[in-house]
Amino acid sequence: MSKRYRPGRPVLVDVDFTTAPGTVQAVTGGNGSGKSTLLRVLAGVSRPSSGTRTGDPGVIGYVPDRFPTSTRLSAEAYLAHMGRIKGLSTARSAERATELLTRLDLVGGPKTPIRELSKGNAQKVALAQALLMPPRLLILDEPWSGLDASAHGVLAQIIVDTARSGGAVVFTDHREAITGGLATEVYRIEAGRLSRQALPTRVHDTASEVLLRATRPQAVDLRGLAGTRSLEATGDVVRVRVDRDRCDALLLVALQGGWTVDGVRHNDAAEPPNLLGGVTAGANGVGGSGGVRGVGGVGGVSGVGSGPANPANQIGGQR
Ligand SMILES: Nc1ncnc2c1ncn2[C@@H]1O[C@H](COP(=O)(O)OP(=O)(O)OP(=O)(O)O)[C@@H](O)[C@H]1O
Repeated sequence: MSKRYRPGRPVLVDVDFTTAPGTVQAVTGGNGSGKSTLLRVLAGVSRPSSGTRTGDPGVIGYVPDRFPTSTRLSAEAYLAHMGRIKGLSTARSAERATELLTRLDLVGGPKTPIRELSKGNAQKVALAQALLMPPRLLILDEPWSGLDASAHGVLAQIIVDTARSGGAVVFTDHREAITGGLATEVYRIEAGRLSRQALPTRVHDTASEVLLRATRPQAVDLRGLAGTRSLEATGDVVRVRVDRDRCDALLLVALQGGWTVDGVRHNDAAEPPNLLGGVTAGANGVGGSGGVRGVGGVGGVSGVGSGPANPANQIGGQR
């Protein structure tokens, strides 16, 4: 499909994109490259200028790049309204809204008009509306924008859980540690064209061991993260074995998700074991090597890389 807003060169040219159950697809590209445009077409809120959008993915949860923050409605009233549109009963909608806003830790209160909420808290309401009904296709346009570290971890968990339960997730983000840590496929838009990024060859036989200690009762569950080989809990300490090239991404998600790092050991033959004690740095303290990427993983998403047997949603066709 192609998309143009005005005469001249289209923003997207001959783009084919297929979502698939169990995958987490990241779309990257510079400012104005067309990421939001692609996501809007996928979500069905914008039509391609040529080509088609086919398939019925079921319930779509969509967090747009610009959430209507100017509304006088409170988070509670807005979510009740969105729940009704999605066919939920008033009671179920209220229950689900409370559950989600509590999980995302909305500060400011559900009764505060959305226009009085901070950017990050308004973003939490945007996420909650997308999750009122468990989505089969979750489309997230720069969803981390404005979120605090704790909500980062919750969102990472939501993405992993959605894919693990057979949903498809598509998101945009600029940070390699995030796309590499969560995405099972990475795409880039450049000059209107979409291309799938080659992932670095994985080093399958090297693993890292990470010792983590929970700092809050509902620390993020790390089992679904790609590259996690095993997870053993002893008291409040968890020992995670993770693919060496996924270690930075795991540390990033863990630190943002309510864990402190007690130690890291890389088992590379080329690199002597290195046990770091008591590392409790913030998220900025890890991810130095960046660009950690890979496909698949133990206990994580399924159906990755084999092509969609059952396309959830597909856009394509010639201009
Ligand atoms: N409704 C619209 N009408 C006209 N032009 C538009 C419209 N929406 C987007 N554009 C233009 O299309 C191009 C792609 O915009 P889009 O928002 O899809 O990019 P993006 O990659 O998401 O950018 P960013 O990273 O800055 O969010 C831009 O040049 C933008 O100005």
